[in-house]
Amino acid sequence: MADEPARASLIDGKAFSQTLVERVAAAAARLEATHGVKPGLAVVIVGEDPASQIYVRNKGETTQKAGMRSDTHRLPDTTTQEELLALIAALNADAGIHGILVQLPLPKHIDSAAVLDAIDPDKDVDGFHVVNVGRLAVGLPGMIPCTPLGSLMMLKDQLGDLSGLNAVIVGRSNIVGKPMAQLLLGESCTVTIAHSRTRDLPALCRTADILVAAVGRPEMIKGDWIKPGATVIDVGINRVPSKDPVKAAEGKTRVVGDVDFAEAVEVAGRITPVPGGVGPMTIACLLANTYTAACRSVGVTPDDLNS
Ligand SMILES: Nc1nc(=O)c2c([nH]1)NC[C@@H]1CN(c3ccc(C(=O)N[C@@H](CCC(=O)O)C(=O)O)cc3)C=[N+]21
Repeated sequence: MADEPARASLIDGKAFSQTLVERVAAAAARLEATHGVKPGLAVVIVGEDPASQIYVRNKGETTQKAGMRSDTHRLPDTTTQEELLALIAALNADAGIHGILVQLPLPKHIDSAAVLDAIDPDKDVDGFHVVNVGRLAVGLPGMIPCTPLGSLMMLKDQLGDLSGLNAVIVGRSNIVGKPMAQLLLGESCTVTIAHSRTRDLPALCRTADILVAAVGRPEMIKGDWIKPGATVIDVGINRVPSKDPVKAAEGKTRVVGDVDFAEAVEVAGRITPVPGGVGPMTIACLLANTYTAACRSVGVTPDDLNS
């Protein structure tokens, strides 16, 4: 009988995230018992984008499940920049709020950079403030963006020591690609960031022991771009028409990643599914960051959430 190449094992982000949320919940309960501080997260959403509304609801529900305070501020898309900045100033000054997340993207009439800049860096649980970007770059403690942090946790859980591995990150965004590169560099990987101008992207991807796909283009990364046995982290969450033409005509959608999963699973050693991979880890890390921010606000060293 001919040897079939083994199919990749799935990295179960959903199960991992549940474990992490339980650890955050236990740690938050200890913090409240010892210091009387209940971690509080404020999520601000401007406008009515249906996908954003779903994510915001998930964040709120998970936060409350973890025994933490969750406030959601839903603002109309007519909100002015001044009004949004005034809310952020109030949240910065609110001692019961340790984490502030302003859902992106913001309506076009609002300057996102100015809004992110207004968030107290110590409450910036997204890790998007330039102060946190700088802290990550120079290796100081700060807030680490949730999606790269969750991706790194899964990689370390799967592979252990990452040092010396070739990591290729496809996508150079401020929210995923660049901070992911910093984190993997910190783990002593050899890191390459690829983007739309990269020459011979498939050949570059084939050099990767760790391939992180964060471009936002449905199923762009094909099976023959992947080194056999590589670990693939698919950050993409793309809504595409349902496979069933009748359902597609009714406007039904399905969610796919940036990786062609059906092809990749035949080549990779390990791969995150979409849904059920990076997405749930992003939310779990948001809670972890909120807990960490609450600890630091009272000068307490956060408990290790890795065990
Ligand atoms: N300031 C800011 N911070 C964010 O972290 C942020 C943001 N803005 N804007 C929108 C994106 C999107 N995002 C997701 C988080 C979790 C899932 C998630 O849990 N997804 C599930 C379900 C996917 C589905 O079925 O739709 C999964 O992948 O299994 C998805 C998307 C955070 N974002």
